[in-house]
Amino acid sequence: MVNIKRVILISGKRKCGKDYISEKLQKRLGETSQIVRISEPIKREWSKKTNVDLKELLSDGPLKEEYRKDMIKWGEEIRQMDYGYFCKLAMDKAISETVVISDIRRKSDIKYFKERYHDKVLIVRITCPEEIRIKRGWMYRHGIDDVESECDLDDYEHWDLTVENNEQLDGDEIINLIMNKFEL
Ligand SMILES: Nc1ncnc2c1ncn2[C@@H]1O[C@H](COP(=O)(O)OP(=O)(O)OP(=O)(O)O)[C@@H](O)[C@H]1O
Repeated sequence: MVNIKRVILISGKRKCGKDYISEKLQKRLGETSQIVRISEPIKREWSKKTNVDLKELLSDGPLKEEYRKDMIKWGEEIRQMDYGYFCKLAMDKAISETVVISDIRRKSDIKYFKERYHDKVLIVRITCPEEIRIKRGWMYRHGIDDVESECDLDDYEHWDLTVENNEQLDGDEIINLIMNKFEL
């Protein structure tokens, strides 16, 4: 069994750069680290249930957006029975000392990781002004941007670090901030 030493949770609004920062961070941390996505088992199980091609759901293509609403709704139903269901499934793939979770969306996700990994957990919020998110392809969508999956962490206050990904600092400088803060 792998000895997980750190679990870095990455949170932020759509198109703030969660994937971008997670991937850069993982590259900097090297081969003792990996990215885990909570959305992966959600998509995998939903694809099994609906026969929608998993590859399409995992890519950044139009189908991802088309099905997002239905998938969110279905995921909520499962989570109401077991809030850690998808976090636990996602962590089945964790085989590295440092695990970066690139898509934390709910207080219940944080609760799961804190209960399971205690002080190994570091929580990062990425912020970004709307104009820049729009430039990166974001458009407000009713049923996506105004529901729990997108808003539950808006009033969370216990971030270990908040970084602004607003084109002032480049990606590498943001990674420096994270590495320094957590002494990685
Ligand atoms: N600092 C940055 N420099 C250059 N490009 C960036 C930066 N941050 C984000 N991007 C680009 O902006 C786009 C959106 O970023 P990304 O996919 O990481 O957002 P996200 O928060 O994971 O979005 P979603 O919640 O929709 O999955 C991507 O094309 C990404 O490469």
